[in-house]
Amino acid sequence: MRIYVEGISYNVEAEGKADGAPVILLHGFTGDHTTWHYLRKALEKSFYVISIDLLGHGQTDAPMDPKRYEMDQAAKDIIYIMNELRIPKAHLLGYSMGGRLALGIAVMYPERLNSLMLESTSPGLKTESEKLARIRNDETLAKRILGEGIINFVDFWENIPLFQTQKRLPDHIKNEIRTQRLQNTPIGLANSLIGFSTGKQPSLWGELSSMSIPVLIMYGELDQKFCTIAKEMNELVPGAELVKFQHAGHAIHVEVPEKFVTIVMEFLYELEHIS
Ligand SMILES: C=C(O[C@H]1C=C[C@H](C(=O)CCC(=O)O)[C@@H](C(=O)O)[C@@H]1O)C(=O)O
Repeated sequence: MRIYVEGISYNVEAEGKADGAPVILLHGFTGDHTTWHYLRKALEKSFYVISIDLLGHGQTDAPMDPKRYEMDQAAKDIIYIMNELRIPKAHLLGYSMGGRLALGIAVMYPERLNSLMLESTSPGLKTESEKLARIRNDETLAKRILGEGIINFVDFWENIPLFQTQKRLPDHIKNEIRTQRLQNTPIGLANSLIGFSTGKQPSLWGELSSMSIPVLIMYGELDQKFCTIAKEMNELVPGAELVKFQHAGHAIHVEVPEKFVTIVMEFLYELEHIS
């Protein structure tokens, strides 16, 4: 379905048990809602599953102004979509960039969430120098996308060290990921990098200790960078559950989908008292 937020058309997939507890799924950079197809099929039996194409991704509009992609605006959009769907509170799962947004929503609108599930993500950067360096890096990447086009960018992106573990995936899965990435637009990805750069968002490190909803923090044992971030977040978030996925890198839900589904379902079943 299409939901219009301040003139921007969002592509929103809503499936499953209409009277089930709502679960909202937020994909990562270069992704779209289809990345959740395996998890959605499992969740739909018991939950009302909402997967959203984020700004500049998939079949959602790509505003020309990078500022429109900034965290506060993007978070407000998700709340607007929840309101349009008459969802007062939801479980929220975010992967990577989607996890940064999910964490931002949890900090800005805690009353709207029943729980928060974070996959391979970060609360942002701690120092101004790190932020400035990352903004410059992401702006350079954005220029590369606009200059060289989506095919060259995806060729580059799928070969960064962070996704090295995906090389061993079956060809049909790798092709699925590549095809989906190629369906994005240069302007959508570029403006997402500029407006919602990890360096642009506010650091949420100082907010973690005041979180009061159930939080599941997930990381792949082969994803060294985000393993360190996950463990540090776990130290700060009261009562957080930390789960390491063996034999997995950054995109856990793609690399070990069965285990990922099991962990997410167990977390939600316990909170919703579903046996
Ligand atoms: C390369 C780094 O950061 C990028 C990597 C992960 C994030 C993401 O959403 C990737 C999803 C995917 O392609 O499967 C992305 C983001 O959070 O926006 C980061 O730009 C890094 O080393 O931090």
